[in-house]
Amino acid sequence: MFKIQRYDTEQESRQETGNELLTKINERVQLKRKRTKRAKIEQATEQIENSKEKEHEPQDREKNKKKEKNEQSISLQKLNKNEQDIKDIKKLPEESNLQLYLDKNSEENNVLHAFPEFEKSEQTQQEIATTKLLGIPNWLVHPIIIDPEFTQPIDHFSLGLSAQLIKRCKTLGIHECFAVQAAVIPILTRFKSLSEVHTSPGDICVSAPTGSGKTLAYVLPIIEILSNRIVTRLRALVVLPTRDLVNQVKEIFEIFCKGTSLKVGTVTGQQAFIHEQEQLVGNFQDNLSGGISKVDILIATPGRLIEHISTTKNFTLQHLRFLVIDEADRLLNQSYQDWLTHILRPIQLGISNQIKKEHFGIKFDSFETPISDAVSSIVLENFISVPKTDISEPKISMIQKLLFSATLTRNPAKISSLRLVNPQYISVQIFETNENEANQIKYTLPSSLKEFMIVTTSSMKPLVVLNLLHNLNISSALCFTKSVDSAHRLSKLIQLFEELYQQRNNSHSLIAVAEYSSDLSLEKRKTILKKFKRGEIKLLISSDLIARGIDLDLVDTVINYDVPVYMKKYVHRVGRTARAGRKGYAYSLIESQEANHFKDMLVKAGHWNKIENIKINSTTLEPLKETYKESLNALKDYMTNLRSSVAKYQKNISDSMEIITSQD
Ligand SMILES: Nc1ncnc2c1ncn2[C@@H]1O[C@H](COP(=O)(O)OP(=O)(O)OP(=O)(O)O)[C@@H](O)[C@H]1O
Repeated sequence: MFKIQRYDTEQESRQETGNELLTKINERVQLKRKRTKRAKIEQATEQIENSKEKEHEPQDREKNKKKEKNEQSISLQKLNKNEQDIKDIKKLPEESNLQLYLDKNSEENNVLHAFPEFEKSEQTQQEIATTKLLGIPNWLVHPIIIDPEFTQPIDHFSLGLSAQLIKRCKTLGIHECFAVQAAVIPILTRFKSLSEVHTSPGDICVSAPTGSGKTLAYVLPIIEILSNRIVTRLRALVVLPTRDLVNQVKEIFEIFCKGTSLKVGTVTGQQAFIHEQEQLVGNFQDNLSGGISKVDILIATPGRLIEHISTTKNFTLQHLRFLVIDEADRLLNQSYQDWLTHILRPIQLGISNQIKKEHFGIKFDSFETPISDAVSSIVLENFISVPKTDISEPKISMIQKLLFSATLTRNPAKISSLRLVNPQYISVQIFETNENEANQIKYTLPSSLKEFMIVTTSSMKPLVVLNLLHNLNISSALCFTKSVDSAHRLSKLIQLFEELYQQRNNSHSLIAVAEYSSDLSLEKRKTILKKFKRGEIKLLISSDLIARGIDLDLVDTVINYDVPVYMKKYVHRVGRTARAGRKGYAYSLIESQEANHFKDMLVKAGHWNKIENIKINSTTLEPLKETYKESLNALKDYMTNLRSSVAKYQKNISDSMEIITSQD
């Protein structure tokens, strides 16, 4: 049994040894490439400026509005029948992401259609020496850079998707591939057949902004390749850090698997272990040769997965074709004891001679031949002397490891623990035209995101949140606090405020608020999310439970009630809005003593100039103040009652314990 530790996400950034130096080198290399493109970007910007001027004509403005609405409606969430247009927040300034624009019809982008090829820039001797010294592999210094604006029609031949899957995508409202999908899918669909991989397919590390469509970048090619399989075996394993994310990704796989015979399973610890074993292998009593699987695709949290690897009879990874590590930086952050080694050990065939047959759940008879044919060719090749002919090719490991993150680590030690084979690094990021910025940028955030900071005091923060809720056209917001307790207090306070405010102003419709925390049962959390998706809850207050990966397409605003201490956390939190090209707004409430740190963090990340410092107009606060005072008093009463009922409950328990002990 393995000990499962809670994540310490605060540690994420501490361990990035040599990262800053690498970033500088990396960005210098990229800058060299970009210089040649600058002329084109400037030209494109000029075109946009021209068209922007034209936009002032009312007719064109109307057209643009329609176009934007069309773009917004292209979203997978239509499947969930949440066809809800995101309303513009009229009171906020329009964004100007013009410099990011690349003319989609330009010659250059036509060349990028099939698969992007980029010239490798030269490094100085000093850069080469430094990267070697840090142990940073060359491929990590030379990412393939894809412009976030780049798209590809879903039926483009380069993607290699079958007519059936294309049809399914179109039915679900997917007509174009986003940049990350256009880059990753062709690499994965290159080897169509499951049995005839004669050269290592090569591993992939992908860094792309939040909401840029990383999930479909692996879901579509995995389904494409596995739908040709004849026998069900475990061929794709997706590892994710939380149960909520496992459930989300499972739903997506199931939606796109419809019409195929592929089976998708999950192991998260949500259900009894025995129930999961039933789902996974069916027979976990007998020792079956070569193992067995009831699912083609398994989505798992790491803790539960390693329990199955070590405990569930007949569970085998020998047929694995894809190992996906989503939210890779968080998973690589050594949060679980050595989980990666437990997964990698059984699949490192041909690399280590220490591996034993037992690792694969394989039984051999006395003649050293496998009892059944359910043993992969790579296992046969490694453990049995299969007679070779001049046409037989050496079988090599077919496993392709795919790492995805919006904030991918570049820590060489973490990367090397993955034992990647012929890796490629794909980075979806913008071309910075400003030289200084290009030298600093570390994280790419969605270009449709507008970020604001409000410097305030701790006691004013709830009032600022209420002000945002009441005075902006927010339709759906996520608010992040530093702890579960803080989320609980804030949600109770806002609920009390809303009730009192409604009593005072009869016309006011109550703003529905809910808390989303790990203290709630999974069922309760599901219900809350459903209500939030339906728009029945307008503000969801949470600690960092839903800061990563969760895809709620109607969120138009993120509020950092307690400001995050690390940039990665900031990127993931604000990335819950402005997804799939939609507009989004992020507000960070900064207490004055936090201001310096916050500024430093953003400056280091080259992000300081992206965030606008705004002040709350005191006249907008005035109408809320009286009710706010009352709700603070009501909260005090609520907390006092809560404490006394907890004390009573504890006393009852200890009294009962005393009675039981005295009876003994
Ligand atoms: N090609 C596409 N066309 C339209 N919508 C898409 C497409 N690809 C993805 N989407 C939608 O974009 C949204 C974001 O996708 P996804 O959740 O995969 O982002 P992500 O990059 O994994 O984000 P994060 O880093 O926050 O986890 C989803 O609602 C998804 O349905």
